[in-house]
Amino acid sequence: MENRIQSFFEKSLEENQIDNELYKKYSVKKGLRNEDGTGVLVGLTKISDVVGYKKVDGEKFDDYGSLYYRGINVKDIIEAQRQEKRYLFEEVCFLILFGYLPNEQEFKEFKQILSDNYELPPHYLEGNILGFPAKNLMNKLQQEVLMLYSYDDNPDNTETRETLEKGINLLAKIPSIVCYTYQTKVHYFDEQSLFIHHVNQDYSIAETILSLLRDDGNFSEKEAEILDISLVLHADHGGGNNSTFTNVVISSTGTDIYSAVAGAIGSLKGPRHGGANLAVKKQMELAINEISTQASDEQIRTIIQRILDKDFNDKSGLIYGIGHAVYTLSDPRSEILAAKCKELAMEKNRLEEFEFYTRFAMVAIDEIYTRKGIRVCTNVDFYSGLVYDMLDIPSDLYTLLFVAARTVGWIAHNIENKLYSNRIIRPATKYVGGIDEYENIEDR
Ligand SMILES: CC(=O)SCCNC(=O)CCNC(=O)[C@H](O)C(C)(C)COP(=O)(O)OP(=O)(O)OC[C@H]1O[C@@H](n2cnc3c(N)ncnc32)[C@H](O)[C@@H]1OP(=O)(O)O
Ligand SMILES: O=C([O-])CC(=O)C(=O)O
Repeated sequence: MENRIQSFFEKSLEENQIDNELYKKYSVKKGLRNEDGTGVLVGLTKISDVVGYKKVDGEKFDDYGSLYYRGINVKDIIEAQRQEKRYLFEEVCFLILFGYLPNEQEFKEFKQILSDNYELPPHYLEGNILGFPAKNLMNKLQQEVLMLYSYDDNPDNTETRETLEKGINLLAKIPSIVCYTYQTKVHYFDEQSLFIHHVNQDYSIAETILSLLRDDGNFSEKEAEILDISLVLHADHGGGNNSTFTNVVISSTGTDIYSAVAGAIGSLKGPRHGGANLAVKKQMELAINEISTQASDEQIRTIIQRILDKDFNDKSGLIYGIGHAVYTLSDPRSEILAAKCKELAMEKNRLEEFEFYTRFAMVAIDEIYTRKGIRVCTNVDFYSGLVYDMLDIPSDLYTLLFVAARTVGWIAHNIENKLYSNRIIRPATKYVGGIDEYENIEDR
């Protein structure tokens, strides 16, 4: 069968090629990008601002990046955590969902609402997770989100307040689903002991994740703080990133929120988007295996060149963790994670590895500039895996943690679009094929 499909496919390629010139001729915005690489405007948002370049008299100039949630610089939010030593992800969720910082009472109530929703429905764990182990946890998480549809008395209600409630329920449940599906996977497929801890409603989301992952349920305050920072940094990224846009595109048909979130998870899984955190881990492991962390910059350059020439790693030609659709000189999230990573690396005696990552990035950025003439930077996915590794979080979970954080952004953009845009998203494609007669089968 495979051979026949291959031959049909080859014949179809001969007959159906689309000349690249036609894209220019009809001003098609490939990847929804303008000529200068900036994104085509597809919406308005008050949720977050991703600033990666300057525009002067319509011309684009590279710049250092910044990220704002509801007008507040994310760097300032992280600084608050450092000074006040408290978990911030839940506060950021409130900010992203409702558009303002909660006062003490509102925050207390919101945290209570979240933790009241931590528990999975009765027998859910046994029936849907333990009973159906899966090797790919992103795919499994999509299934779990769709499964929650069946536990909702009114799943197709898409009113904004209902969407908010369903969204908060997902936000609260995804962390335990993520951890339980992981525990189930390693038990069934990697033959490890099975650890299923109950959720502790007094824990923050970062603490919940760590406690459910650890055999003994223990973690340090510092570990939870660093995971909390990572969740904050991944919580939202404007309406243009692929998974957020996917969720809005799906919802614009009027379908249920579970379908939209499952679709967004599928988008985030891709290695050009959130799946890059896992792809970075594989890329760096291969590179270290090949040349060791003590390799010279010249040896690193050879590896980078081989990656770009599609002769190393997955042969995609992409250096994972490098480059961004908006950021040019820097991604602020990557800078914050790099600093945290260095702190952890010093504590854990892994500085040489951290420095290998840093040198690898420097050489990659330089090589991409030499080849393509563009300035790129490390993105949020470059150091996150190394941070997680130092927190003893297994690589199976890297992209799932991204989901646990980004769900709030998806829900907020979903609601914003329902409120203010509310039109089915339906762009156009130009037909560039010919016109043909229908031939009877015996005449072909
Ligand atoms: C959470 C996140 O989603 S962050 C992004 C995570 N993704 C990755 O780390 C994967 C590696 N990076 C990439 O694939 C890209 O940089 C993306 C997908 C993030 C952005 O893509 P684009 O916006 O299309 O990048 P941009 O317009 O700057 O690309 C210009 C050129 O540089 C190339 N380029 C950009 N980044 C890289 C990279 N990391 N490795 C190799 N080539 C690259 C592009 O392929 C493109 O080449 P072309 O002109 O020959 O087609
Ligand atoms: O904005 C993007 O295209 C990708 C990204 O960094 C994110 O979604 O966090």
